[in-house]
Amino acid sequence: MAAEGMTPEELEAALQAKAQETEKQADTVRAMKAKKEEKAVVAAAVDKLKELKKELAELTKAQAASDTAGADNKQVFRANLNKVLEQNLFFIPSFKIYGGVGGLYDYGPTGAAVKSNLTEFWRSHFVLEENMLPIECPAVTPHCVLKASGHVDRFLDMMVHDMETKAFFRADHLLGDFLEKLIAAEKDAAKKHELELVLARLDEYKQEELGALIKQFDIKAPETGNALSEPYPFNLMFQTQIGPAGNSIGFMRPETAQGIFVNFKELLYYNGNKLPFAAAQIGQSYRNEIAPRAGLLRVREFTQFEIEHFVDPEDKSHKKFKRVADIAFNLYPREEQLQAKGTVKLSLGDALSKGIIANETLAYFIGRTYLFLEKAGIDPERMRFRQHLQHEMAHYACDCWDAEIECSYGWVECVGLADRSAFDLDAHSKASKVDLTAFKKFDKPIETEVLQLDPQMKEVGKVFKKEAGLVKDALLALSDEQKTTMQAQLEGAGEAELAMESGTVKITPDTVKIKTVKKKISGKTFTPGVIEPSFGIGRIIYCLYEHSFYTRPGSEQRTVFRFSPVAAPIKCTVFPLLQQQKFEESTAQVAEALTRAGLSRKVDETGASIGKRYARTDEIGVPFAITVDHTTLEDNTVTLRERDSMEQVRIPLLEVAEVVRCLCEQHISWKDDVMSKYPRQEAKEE
Ligand SMILES: Nc1ncnc2c1ncn2[C@@H]1O[C@H](COP(=O)(O)OP(=O)(O)OP(=O)(O)O)[C@@H](O)[C@H]1O
Repeated sequence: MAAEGMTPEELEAALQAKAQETEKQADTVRAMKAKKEEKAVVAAAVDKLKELKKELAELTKAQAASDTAGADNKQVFRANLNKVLEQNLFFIPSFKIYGGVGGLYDYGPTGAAVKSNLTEFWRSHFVLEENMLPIECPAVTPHCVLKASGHVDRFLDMMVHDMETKAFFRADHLLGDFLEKLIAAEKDAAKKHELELVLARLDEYKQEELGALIKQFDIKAPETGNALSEPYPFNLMFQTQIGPAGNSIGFMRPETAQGIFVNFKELLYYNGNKLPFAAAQIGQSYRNEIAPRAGLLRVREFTQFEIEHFVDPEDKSHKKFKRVADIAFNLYPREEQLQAKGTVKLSLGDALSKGIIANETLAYFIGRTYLFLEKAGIDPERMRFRQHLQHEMAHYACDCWDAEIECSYGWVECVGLADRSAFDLDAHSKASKVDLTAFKKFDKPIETEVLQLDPQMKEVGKVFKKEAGLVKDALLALSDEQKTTMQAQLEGAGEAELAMESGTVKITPDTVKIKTVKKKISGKTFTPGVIEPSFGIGRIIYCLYEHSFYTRPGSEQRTVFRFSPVAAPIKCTVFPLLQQQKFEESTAQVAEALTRAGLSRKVDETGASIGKRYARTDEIGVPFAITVDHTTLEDNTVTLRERDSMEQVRIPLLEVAEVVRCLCEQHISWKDDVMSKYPRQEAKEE
């Protein structure tokens, strides 16, 4: 600005203009600065967002990796376990030399021993303890029995097949697997929830719904990706013919329970016509599973242990319930499942008083089942009792619970416990026309009002002529409920219908009189209700293998089964330290003493090192081992080793068998009794 020659006024005006301009520029600079700061903030936020996104991506990746690692770990664990099981003949695929048959397995010597131990334990825990009536029925069952029980019409699974290769699949399993994968991959919470709801109803879908869902999700055949057929029903029973004529259809029984129901009349009589009582059956069941998978868990022939406990439907108390009332373990009631909550630890007494379990007898058997599984060696924290949702139960059932055990395949139903009401006996009574009711005598006769029905034979004869006798029989066979209905119809409409074999006839007030009379009655006739615990021992054994299997830390990665002595295939091994004649006599003496004590034992006289021989017995879960060594020859003592702690004590040869017996029967404990009584011996060769 040139100030020379300006008047003071002009100068002031010019200065003001300049000041305004400077102020404007300052505003612009300030605005630019603010914008810059804003930009910096935005840039910082963007960076932060990027960082967060990166973190999120990493977390998602890590989550996916850990899921896969979890799945991989499970598969590695299962592969290791199966290798050890097969190598040690716990099981052998049936007909292996011919390539095997899906869903059929043999128990080898070790597996058969575990099964026989658990069978004996089950027998004493249930059959002896409850004074049950054991029975054994044929597996081949005539059509009429399984028609009456509902199996011919309703023992179905929905099947689909690959349209090209004709490979068969269970429709609900395919849909379930597909949904599980979809849910795992879905990021949108709302969509995920929607899919979870579809999955939760998997058991409910009927043929058409399954077909529609398979189409909706465009599910293809696994491996080939080919189109699938529409779902269609497949009956799981193996059909056969009884006798050479081919006109008598039979089935291999799909459960052992029906044999008990059809013998109810005889069993009740044998039991002095007294209720409650239970009958039990151990036997093979056959189900032609569509696609047996999950190894030993879903097979086509398996052993069931079934109990049918018959009760008065009006009194389902159990006199021994108090003994289990305080036991608390994982229950998964219906409410918790519906609200997607976890299991609750509740005592049976609380579960009963809160109305979660329907009655004492069912609760009693849930408690006894828990004790059985726990004593057999199932980890209580990986066991739960899940109540059936309403839609899972048959319409006649009052309450059902499954004992589920967690293993690498997820939660697996191993025992079903159901209050089946009077359905089975009613169904067989109706079909066989044999009375399958029980009579309960009251302590004192009671006076009650009953409906008395008198056919008016003069009128009946006039109206029904030749049929009169049949009409009279049909009238006299009416139940109390039917009499009440007929009385109401006669009083209301002036006539009622009577169902006869030849058709329906009309009854009028002239042909029959129905009136209420007072009567002294000494008891009541009723169809007993049934509470059924049904065990699949094969599934329990497989879960036990998983819960017992571990790798001992150390360079050699030796595997061990920590079987309880109850389940262990062999209770004790006997080793002479070296393959020398001088050890033979003492070795034989120990072996004989063990046999006399009723203990299964194995003498390992191979020349392998003692460490290798211990490893071999650990691998099949033998809980105790006795070694005969040089000191034995001097002072007649042997070493006794416990499998899991690997601790050893020195013990007189003459005492050792009795000590092992007491340990196996759990009368004494290794830590508290054996280790404190006998001198410890340092383990040298492990
Ligand atoms: N195919 C099978 N292989 C091995 N065990 C089985 C099989 N089917 C049933 N079981 C056993 O028999 C028990 C009682 O049979 P139940 O009819 O209640 O089973 P389920 O409900 O049909 O079993 P799932 O739903 O797993 O097929 C089951 O708890 C299970 O331990």
